Amino acid sequence: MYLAPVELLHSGKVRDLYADGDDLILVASDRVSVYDVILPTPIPDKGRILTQLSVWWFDQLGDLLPNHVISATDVPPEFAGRAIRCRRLQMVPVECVARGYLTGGGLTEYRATGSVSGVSLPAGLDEASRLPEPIFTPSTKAPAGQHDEPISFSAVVETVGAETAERLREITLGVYERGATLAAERGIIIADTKIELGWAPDGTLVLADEVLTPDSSRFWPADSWQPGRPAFSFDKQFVRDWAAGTGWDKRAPGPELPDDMVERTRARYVEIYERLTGKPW
Ligand SMILES: Nc1ncnc(-c2cnn(Cc3cccc(F)c3)c2)c1Cl
Repeated sequence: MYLAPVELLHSGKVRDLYADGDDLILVASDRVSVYDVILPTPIPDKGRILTQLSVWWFDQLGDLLPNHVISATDVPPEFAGRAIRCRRLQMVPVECVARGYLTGGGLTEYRATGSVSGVSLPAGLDEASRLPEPIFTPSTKAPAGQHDEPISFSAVVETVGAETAERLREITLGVYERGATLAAERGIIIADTKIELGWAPDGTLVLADEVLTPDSSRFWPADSWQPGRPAFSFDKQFVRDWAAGTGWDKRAPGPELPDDMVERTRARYVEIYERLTGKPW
C-alpha cells in the first residue's frame, strides 16, 4: 500500500526528526560525533542500539511519568529499528540537565564561579569529582552549533512558573537517579544526563526525545573512574584517542575511522546495551 512520504523537520548532528501526519518520527543515525565534529565513518547499528536502549529506559521510567512514544515499530521501513513514532508535544524551552559528577562545561563553570547553573558547590572539587548529591543544572537551548548557556533555577521559574520549574527539577533528578543507580549496579557511571520534556495538549509534562543514552548522557566505566583524572568515555574514548593520535586539527573535518576502530566502537555500544538491559543484542 502507498506510504505517504514523511517530511524532514529538523536534522541534528546524529539524529533527524520527521513529521508523519500528526505524529513525529525520531530517527537515530549511525553517525558519531566527537569534540562536536561528526565523523565521516558510520558506526553500524549505533542508531538501532541507542534507539532500543532509549525505548527500554522509557519502559523502565513509565512509573515516574508518561512518555511521548507511540510506537517503536510503526516507522518507515528504511528507519526500521532506529526510529520511534512519537506524539507531537509543546517542548519545554529549557534543557533539563542533571549532574552526579563534575566535568565538561559544569566543571569549567564551577572553577570560574564555585557553582553550576546557580547551584553552589563545596570547595575543592576537581575533574570527575562525584558531587555530594545529584544537582539540577538547567541551560537554555542554544541555536545549532552553539553551546547551551547555563541558567539558574530562578530563571527557569521566570520562564515556566514556579510549579512547573519545581516539577522539571523533580523529574530530571528522578530520571537521572533511576538511571545512575541501575547503571552503577552494572559497572557503568552515568555522570550526567540531558532530558527533553514537553507538554501534552492536556498540560501534563511528558518525557520526550531520547533518554539515558550515551549521546544524551556521559557514560564512564566505573572500574577506571578516578576523581581528579579525566574519565574514560565508555563509547567515544577509543575514537577520541585515535583521532587525537592522527594529529587531527579539530577545526578540520573529522578523519575516516579504520575498520578496527569502527568495530571496537560498535562493540562498546553493544556492551552498554547488554549490560544495562540484561538482554543480548
Ligand atoms: N515529541 C516531540 N514533540 C515535539 N518536538 C520534539 C522535538 C523537537 N526537537 N527535538 C530534538 C531533536 C530530535 C531529533 C533531531 C533533531 F534535529 C532535534 C525533539 C519531540 Cl521529541
